[in-house]
Amino acid sequence: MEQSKEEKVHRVFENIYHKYDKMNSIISFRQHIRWRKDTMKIMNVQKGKRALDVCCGTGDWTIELSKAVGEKGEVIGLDFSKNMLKVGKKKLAKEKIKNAKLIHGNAMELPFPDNSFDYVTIGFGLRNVPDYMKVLKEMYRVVKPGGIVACLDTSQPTMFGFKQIYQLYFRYIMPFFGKLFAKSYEEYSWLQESTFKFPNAEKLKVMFEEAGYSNVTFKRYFGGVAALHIGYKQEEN
Ligand SMILES: C[S@@+](CC[C@H](N)C(=O)[O-])C[C@H]1O[C@@H](n2cnc3c(N)ncnc32)[C@H](O)[C@@H]1O
Repeated sequence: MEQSKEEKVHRVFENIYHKYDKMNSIISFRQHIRWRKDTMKIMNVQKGKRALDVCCGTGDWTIELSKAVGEKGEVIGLDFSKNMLKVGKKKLAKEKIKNAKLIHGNAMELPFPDNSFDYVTIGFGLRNVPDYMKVLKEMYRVVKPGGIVACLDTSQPTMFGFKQIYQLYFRYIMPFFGKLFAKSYEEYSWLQESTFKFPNAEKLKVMFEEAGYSNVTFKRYFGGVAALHIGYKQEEN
């Protein structure tokens, strides 16, 4: 029987958890760290606030958020891979982070009441879920009026020439990295498949608007290899 997208993604992350951080840095040439830093600057996260990091994986963005909200704030990281969470929990303990916790859950049905968080983030997670719109709506539901939702993910490069090089890199070089470093060719070919299927930055902006967000903006990184989308939930009058 054919596996669903959700089952496949779950299996991929349950298998690569121990190499994920290393592979992430190699594949993106450590650019993901710069993109997240820039995103945090744009979000201007305030002390004492509540944040949710959806598809938190091994917790890098959760940790950044926990530092930004300070000890009076609170951060929850949510992921459906127990193995990815296990790595994240070790990192939180190592950094003695007290204001964040990592929980097991599904992005498709966030286990929180409406209007619970000031900030909701999703990093390299949206392209992995079975229904992008459902998750965009779930994040919209749980963010407070006036709150911010930020999505950082791979995107479709727009620069001519660069686009072709990128496709070659993805098709031939990146899976080779996966095989070489993680012995998991199949798992890393998922990254290629999910990236090519993911909507381009303009289309994703429209999807944010259709999910209900206001003032949606996006910023491309590295010739459009990745993009940050930010949307707001309008304050009630
Ligand atoms: C590429 S990793 C990104 C992890 C982290 N946000 C980062 O930036 O490094 C994608 C994560 O999404 C999680 N994920 C995928 N689909 C999910 C779902 N439906 N619900 C919860 N987590 C999911 C995977 O388990 C994995 O940890």
